[in-house]
Amino acid sequence: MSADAQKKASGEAAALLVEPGMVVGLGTGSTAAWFVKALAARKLDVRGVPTSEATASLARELGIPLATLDDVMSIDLTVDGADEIGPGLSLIKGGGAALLREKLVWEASKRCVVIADAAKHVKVLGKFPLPIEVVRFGHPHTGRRLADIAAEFDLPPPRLRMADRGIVVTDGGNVIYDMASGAIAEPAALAAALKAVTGVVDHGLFLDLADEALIGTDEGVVKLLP
Ligand SMILES: O=C(CO)[C@H](O)[C@H](O)COP(=O)(O)O
Repeated sequence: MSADAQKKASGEAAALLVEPGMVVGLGTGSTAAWFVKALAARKLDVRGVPTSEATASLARELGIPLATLDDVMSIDLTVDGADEIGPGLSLIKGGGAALLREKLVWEASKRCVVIADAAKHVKVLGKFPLPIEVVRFGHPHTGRRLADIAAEFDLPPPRLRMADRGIVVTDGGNVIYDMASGAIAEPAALAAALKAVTGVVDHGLFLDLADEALIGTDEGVVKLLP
């Protein structure tokens, strides 16, 4: 089964968790897009809180009524993809540059379900470079502070994320530095060190946030708990 078919299966399985009347956090990325499509197909009376402009426009196109995070007191269920799923459902997210809105929506949610293809499930986090969202003002200085932190963790300096048209700018107007590592030995310590840097808005380590993972595999969708 292709990775895309596994993503689709996990998205469709997650859509079955949604009940009428729920406020649902809508993740970002290709796997989350399968969830949004499957949710729209169920035609339930729900409201979606999108984690990016891209997801908002997909949900709008498919007729899912939307709310912003400001409009709701809490979110019943959020379903979102990940770049890596490690031990205890620790995650790396932010490959799609949406980590800040994603984390805000996740933290406002009663239940968070991560969906992915089988290749995302890893023994140790870090093969996928860790995205760090940084305020644009003075970001080269913040980038140097991040390089100092990387050195403390024996990691190479993070790199500013670029696209064909120049620097990648997030929906919140910030930039992204990607910290390649190979393996993150102490995710909690790294998370705390990154958060302490002025100019860092947040990072893609989602620790103790996922309640459940639904992973598409060749043998079907497998449910994992932390
Ligand atoms: O964190 C994310 C966006 O910021 C995505 O969930 C992550 O990049 C996974 O994307 P995909 O489902 O396309 O593999």
